[in-house]
Amino acid sequence: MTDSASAPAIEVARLTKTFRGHRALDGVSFQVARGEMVALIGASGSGKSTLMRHLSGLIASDRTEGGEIRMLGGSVQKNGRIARDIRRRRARIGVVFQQFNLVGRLTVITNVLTGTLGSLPLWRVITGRFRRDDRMRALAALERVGIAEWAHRRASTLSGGQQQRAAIARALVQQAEVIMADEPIASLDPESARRVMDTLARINAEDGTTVVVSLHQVDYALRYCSRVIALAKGRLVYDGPSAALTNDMLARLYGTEIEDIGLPVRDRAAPAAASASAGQALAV
Ligand SMILES: Nc1ncnc2c1ncn2[C@@H]1O[C@H](COP(=O)(O)OP(=O)(O)OP(=O)(O)O)[C@@H](O)[C@H]1O
Repeated sequence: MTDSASAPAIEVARLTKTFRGHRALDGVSFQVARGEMVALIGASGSGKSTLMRHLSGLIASDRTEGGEIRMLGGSVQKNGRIARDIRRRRARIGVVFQQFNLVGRLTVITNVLTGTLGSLPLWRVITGRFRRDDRMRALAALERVGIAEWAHRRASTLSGGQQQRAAIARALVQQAEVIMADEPIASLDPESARRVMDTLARINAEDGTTVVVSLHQVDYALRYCSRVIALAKGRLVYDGPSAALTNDMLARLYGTEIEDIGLPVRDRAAPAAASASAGQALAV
């Protein structure tokens, strides 16, 4: 694997994870170039969240020889061991994960300012005494995601979609080079979902930030991400242009869940774009 400033944003090799005898990830390998916006899709239980948690170094894989994750040229984990300097790597990665999103009793702006944690003394964060220019940066980030007027509200008073956008603002303040969003639009109404996805897409396009987003709703994956990685039972079964995914492929991928996933309305066997080059074959 590459170890330089020009390294891919994400390199995953032969990642396997077993929970009490159950294979949640099975030999998953792929790379994401800097500046890409990639959707991770798959049926419920296919391993999307497990993969996202591995990518951010929250859990270690099985101790399989050759199993490795690198981010921005540095190791996140290798052969089942999290890298010792994982904190340094995490400082460059923004996470929009339900379980870490916001501290409800703190104001939105304080939550966003925790994005500067890596560069600020802890006492400033604990006492809430942030520098004026940090506050201005946080406000600018909130402005950018469209929720500046909520800056001084308690985070718990925000709607689900606004909370996701506040988490994205935190990643902006953090100057994250990679944003990982795990099901950021699950349980949002269509308008809020669209706003969250628009925000991620804009940051990707304007700043060149790499975005990996796991999505249950396939129509959003196809609309916002030119590349899709699909998992089925812990295996990578498709990696290629979203435009080349046919509804038949999606039906095989989702089985009986097909009614719930927001299948795009198009000819069942036809690809979304006639010119699309085929990705890796769907081996479900
Ligand atoms: N901590 C854990 N302990 C035991 N099994 C787990 C654990 N985390 C995940 N699993 C199992 O691993 C498999 C993959 O789960 P995961 O949550 O990654 O799927 P997912 O694709 O994100 O599903 P969903 O779309 O429903 O969130 C499932 O069978 C799940 O039950």
